[in-house]
Amino acid sequence: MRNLSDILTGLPFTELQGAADVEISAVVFDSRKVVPGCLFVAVKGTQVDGHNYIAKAITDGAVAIICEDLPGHTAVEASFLMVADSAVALGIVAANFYDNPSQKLKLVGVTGTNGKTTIATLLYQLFRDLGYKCGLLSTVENQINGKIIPSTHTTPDQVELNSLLDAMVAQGCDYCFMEVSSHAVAQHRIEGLMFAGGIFSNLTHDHLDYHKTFDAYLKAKKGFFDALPKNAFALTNADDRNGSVMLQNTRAHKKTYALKTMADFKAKVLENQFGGLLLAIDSDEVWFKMVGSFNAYNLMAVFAAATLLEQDRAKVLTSLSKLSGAEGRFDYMIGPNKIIGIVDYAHTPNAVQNVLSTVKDIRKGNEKVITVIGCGGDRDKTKRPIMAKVASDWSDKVILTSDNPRTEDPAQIIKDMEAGIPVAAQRNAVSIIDRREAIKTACMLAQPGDIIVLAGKGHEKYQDINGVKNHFDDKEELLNQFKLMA
Ligand SMILES: CC(=O)N[C@H]1[C@@H](OP(=O)(O)OP(=O)(O)OC[C@H]2O[C@@H](n3ccc(=O)[nH]c3=O)[C@H](O)[C@@H]2O)O[C@H](CO)[C@@H](O)[C@@H]1O[C@H](C)C(=O)N[C@@H](C)C(=O)N[C@H](CCC(=O)O)C(=O)O
Ligand SMILES: Nc1ncnc2c1ncn2[C@@H]1O[C@H](COP(=O)(O)OP(=O)(O)OP(=O)(O)O)[C@@H](O)[C@H]1O
Ligand SMILES: N[C@H](CCC[C@H](N)C(=O)O)C(=O)O
Ligand SMILES: [Mg+2]
Repeated sequence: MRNLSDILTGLPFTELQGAADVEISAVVFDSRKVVPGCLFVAVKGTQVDGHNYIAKAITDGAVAIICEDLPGHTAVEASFLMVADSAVALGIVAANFYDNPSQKLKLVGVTGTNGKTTIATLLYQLFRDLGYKCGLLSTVENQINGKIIPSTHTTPDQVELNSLLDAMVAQGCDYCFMEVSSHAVAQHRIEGLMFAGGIFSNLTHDHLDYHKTFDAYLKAKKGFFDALPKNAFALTNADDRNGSVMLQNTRAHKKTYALKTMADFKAKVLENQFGGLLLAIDSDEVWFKMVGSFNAYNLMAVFAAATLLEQDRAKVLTSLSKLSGAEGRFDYMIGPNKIIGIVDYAHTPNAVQNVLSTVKDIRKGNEKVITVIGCGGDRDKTKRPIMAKVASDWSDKVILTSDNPRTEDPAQIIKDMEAGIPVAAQRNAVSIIDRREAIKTACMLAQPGDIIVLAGKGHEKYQDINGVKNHFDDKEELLNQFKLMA
């Protein structure tokens, strides 16, 4: 229980109707989750307006309301607080309700189109290996000192986020590493948090269904850096064309990492093999388990952040060299006849190109690359033909299939993808709606030594069809096929 007046610290409200001296049992922004004595925050969403549920929230027991517009007929059955932006207010009151847990540990956020999960997970694994208690908030899962808490979003909502941070503080965590998605910045899920550092990986095509323009997408990412406090670090990828944009208006300490351009933290890729990467970092030459030069960027982001968090360089490099990152990112397995299977979460044009170019770079000879790929339903449609073209350009054979059609017709999603395959390459492309059949076909087409890449689902253990998450696991499917072929 918290007193309403205590959780209003830092909240710019324009009007209060009713008492501020009210005990609050919980902060809730979904009328379906209202509990007696709660504060209900009415948020305008992409589907509906939370203000429409204020009356229901009060009937179900809400004792205080935060809103942007007062409902017309306010018999004062609850205290009403008027704010300019309810989502911002939600972040502030949620943080206050949990007594600002982000200020009681070192919170580091990672943003960018690709690499967030990899960087956040490596940081979490590294700092645990260095002996710290840590939390992780990521697409794959949330974790507190090794205990897994399933995640539904890359970045949780304001209430869940603060509740998880509070649990981390209660369990003695020194650090929390979290992904900051562009949706989260735009929806103010990170409002009211105190960050010790921010990391930018890269910015390429994704999420234009939500942000509409690349510029709006960029501004959302930049918003995270604009809001960092001045004692935090703002670490950016200097090789990314938008890396410097991120730092333009930040008050935080500006730092850079790179492989090509001048930077505070710089590395050079000496070897790139299935077994890992050999990097030259200043005078050190270190082997890492991570594969692909895109992972050299992720490793440098982690190395730089650990250094900025004042960790011992030698210990960091030793520990980092042993780590293999997040599940479902360049997970590779060897099947019968030395066929190689790679399960990867590449779901943007740039990620698909990175993974496939890495495969081409490190294969031994002229082994064929067979790629199985789909595109998510109810997500950015403009990336579909581009992803298909990139997959086709960088593979010998491409099988277009389903990847979480959600409420869309999977055949139509595949048609959108087919439009991107150049005419000359069409004979090397086939469309198979059923992902299991697609994987089976890839295995049947593979000759000894060939490389099968399953893109887009990575760690996911489901296929989302019409809101039903049916069990499906790329790795499991591939291993089953390998068993049948043996
Ligand atoms: C498009 C999007 O991001 N939507 C998120 C958003 O929902 P919304 O704005 O559509 O909400 P809405 O349904 O319009 O409802 C508006 C308000 O009314 C309330 N409401 C609604 C109905 C009701 O009966 N009663 C009620 O009170 C809702 O609780 C909400 O507060 O706010 C919700 C609460 O925080 C999120 O759960 C929801 O995520 C949806 C499920 C989602 O799929 N989001 C994805 C796209 C996402 O966020 N992805 C990023 C990662 C992207 C990446 O890979 O980089 C992530 O961080 O996970
Ligand atoms: N630094 C990088 N640059 C480009 N591509 C990358 C990079 N790191 C990873 N990738 C590719 O992007 C995929 C997703 O990586 P990861 O899960 O780390 O990214 P993410 O930003 O967390 O994605 P999401 O937005 O879905 O949470 C990987 O499977 C790989 O194909
Ligand atoms: N978290 C991302 C990646 C999803 C990857 C892919 N499996 C899909 O469903 O599109 C998103 O929601 O856009
Ligand atoms: Mg992620």
